Amino acid sequence: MPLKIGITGGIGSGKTTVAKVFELLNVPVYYADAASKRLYKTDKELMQKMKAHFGDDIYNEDELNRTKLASLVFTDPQKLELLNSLVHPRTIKDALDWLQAQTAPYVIKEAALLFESGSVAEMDFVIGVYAPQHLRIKRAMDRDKTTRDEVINRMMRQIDEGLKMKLCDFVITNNEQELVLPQVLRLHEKFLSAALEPRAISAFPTRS
Ligand SMILES: CC(C)(COP(=O)(O)OP(=O)(O)OC[C@H]1O[C@@H](n2cnc3c(N)ncnc32)[C@H](O)[C@@H]1O)[C@@H](O)C(=O)NCCC(=O)NCCS
Ligand SMILES: Nc1ncnc2c1ncn2[C@@H]1O[C@H](COP(=O)(O)OP(=O)(O)OP(=O)(O)O)[C@@H](O)[C@H]1O
Repeated sequence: MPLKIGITGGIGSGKTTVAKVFELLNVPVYYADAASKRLYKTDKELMQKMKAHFGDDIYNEDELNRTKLASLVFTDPQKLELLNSLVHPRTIKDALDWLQAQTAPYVIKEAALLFESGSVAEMDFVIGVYAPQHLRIKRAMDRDKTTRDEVINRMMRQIDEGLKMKLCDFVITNNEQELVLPQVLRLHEKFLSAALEPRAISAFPTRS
């Protein structure tokens, strides 16, 4: 089994951007967001549970109405908890199936809610991607063509960023001042040597 590395960070921190740099180095990456999007369409049991809890019209044909679901769950913590309880176990299992099939020295799982969903338990090490809040809000607003309030609303459903970074073994700063590539390359070397020579792990920081 390869070494399993999680990448996490709050909305707009740049997790996907950083994970894509690792992919350029031939590291296989599992994207939890993309997986959940696929599973909503392909997992009949999940689809049926979604319709049972959120109404048949949460789908148009086999297409999930994401805007409608977002407006339901991000205004009602109980509905969000329900959605998470339906989707997260499914993506965690899907990620484990994917992991079993990997043969690279180390692999990455990128997920916004790695800690919140409990999926951190499957990881050997976790990288946090850090960006200051004003940048995260701006990036998410630009990318999703959404409002500041909507971004902040999602932010409030995630673990506080400072705490999240403290829980991580490594932090990549993506603040548009420090270069990301050298930070990724340093970690890539570390993970490769740890995967090939497990004793190298003793030089890693311990998670707080
Ligand atoms: C509610 C949904 C359909 C809204 O879709 P939408 O296209 O608007 O957003 P998208 O999925 O691209 O998410 C954008 C960002 O919102 C944040 N976010 C998404 N889901 C959640 C959640 N359950 N709790 C907190 N933040 C979330 C993340 O930072 C994420 O990267 C979708 O977010 C969803 O299915 N969420 C539940 C699955 C999940 O937890 N995904 C995120 C990590 S795996
Ligand atoms: N260093 C950077 N400089 C400029 N733009 C950036 C940088 N990092 C990320 N972005 C942009 O910010 C937006 C958010 O980045 P990305 O999608 O990687 O974040 P994320 O952490 O995966 O977010 P989410 O949790 O919302 O899915 C994207 O449009 C991305 O292109």
